[in-house]
Amino acid sequence: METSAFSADVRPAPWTGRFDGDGDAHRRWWQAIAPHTPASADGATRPAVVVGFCSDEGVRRNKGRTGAAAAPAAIRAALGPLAYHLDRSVFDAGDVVVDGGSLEAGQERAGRAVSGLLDAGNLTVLLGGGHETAFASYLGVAGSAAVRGSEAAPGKRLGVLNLDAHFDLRDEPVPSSGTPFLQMARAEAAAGRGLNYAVVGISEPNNTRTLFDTADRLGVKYLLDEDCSAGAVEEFVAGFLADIDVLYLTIDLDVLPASVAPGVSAPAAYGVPLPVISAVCRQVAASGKLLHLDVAELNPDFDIDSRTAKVAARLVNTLLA
Ligand SMILES: N=CN[C@@H](CCC(=O)O)C(=O)O
Ligand SMILES: [Mn+2]
Ligand SMILES: [Mn+2]
Repeated sequence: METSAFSADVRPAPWTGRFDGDGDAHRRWWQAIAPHTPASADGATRPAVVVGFCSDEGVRRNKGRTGAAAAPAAIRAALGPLAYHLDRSVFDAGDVVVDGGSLEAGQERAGRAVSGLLDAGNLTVLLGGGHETAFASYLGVAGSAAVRGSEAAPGKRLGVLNLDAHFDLRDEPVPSSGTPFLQMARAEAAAGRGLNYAVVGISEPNNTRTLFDTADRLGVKYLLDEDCSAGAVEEFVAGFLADIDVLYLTIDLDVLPASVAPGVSAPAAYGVPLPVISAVCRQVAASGKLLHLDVAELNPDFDIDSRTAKVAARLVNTLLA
């Protein structure tokens, strides 16, 4: 197994949470999670490895409200006290830290870390960060043997499913939190492939005609927020999953109503209800196709009672169960 590509800028910090006792019956996330080492392994179920992507440079470039660089620590703090009912091991590999204008270099570092962890047989979880996190995720996924292919096996068909009020298909001179999926489409085209991209929760008034036209030109599949009944979303996701081998799931927390997820750069006036988003997570987990996931756009500066961080933690917990 290839593990040499792995690296993070900051080693994992200790996790904390309520202590009810030792042993399985009392276990919470903070007691179950261990620092990742190249030898970290699990006999049965694929282990999960958490990596933080401390970046809000993309949000700044996209004229948003900065603060998402502190989100990985906030999500870990919300995960730590949760009761641990998972059948898999989870490891923390630390953070990739973006400072100032080095967004692109940070995305490449995080991408190399994710590729190495995927090639070592892990399910990877990248905690953003603004939605520029998604391009780091893509670099990791597209660079993994599963998608790239190898002498032994052809590359698998990749699907990118985004839960988001926005397309993030902006055509800008510099990469930002508003551009990652157009960057992916261009990278896939350069590799002779098309980007298989779907979005659940698009807010019509928050995406211009240009963005809808770009989505149509690229063949993007999407559901508007007002059309996100539980049944419609389940059918949409099932159809998307049927035509792919492996899935990269990205959750932009502004897909949720502002009352549920106030701690984001661009809170949603409408939003997709949490039970519907949670059901997507269960559907994706049950599919067995989930290769990699990320959670983006949490801004702890605007959160209320850690509401948004707790929702992010709960969705990660659901996806790994
Ligand atoms: N990741 C960012 N997405 C949105 C932000 C919209 C806003 O700030 O209102 C976008 O660029 O479209
Ligand atoms: Mn968004
Ligand atoms: Mn987004």
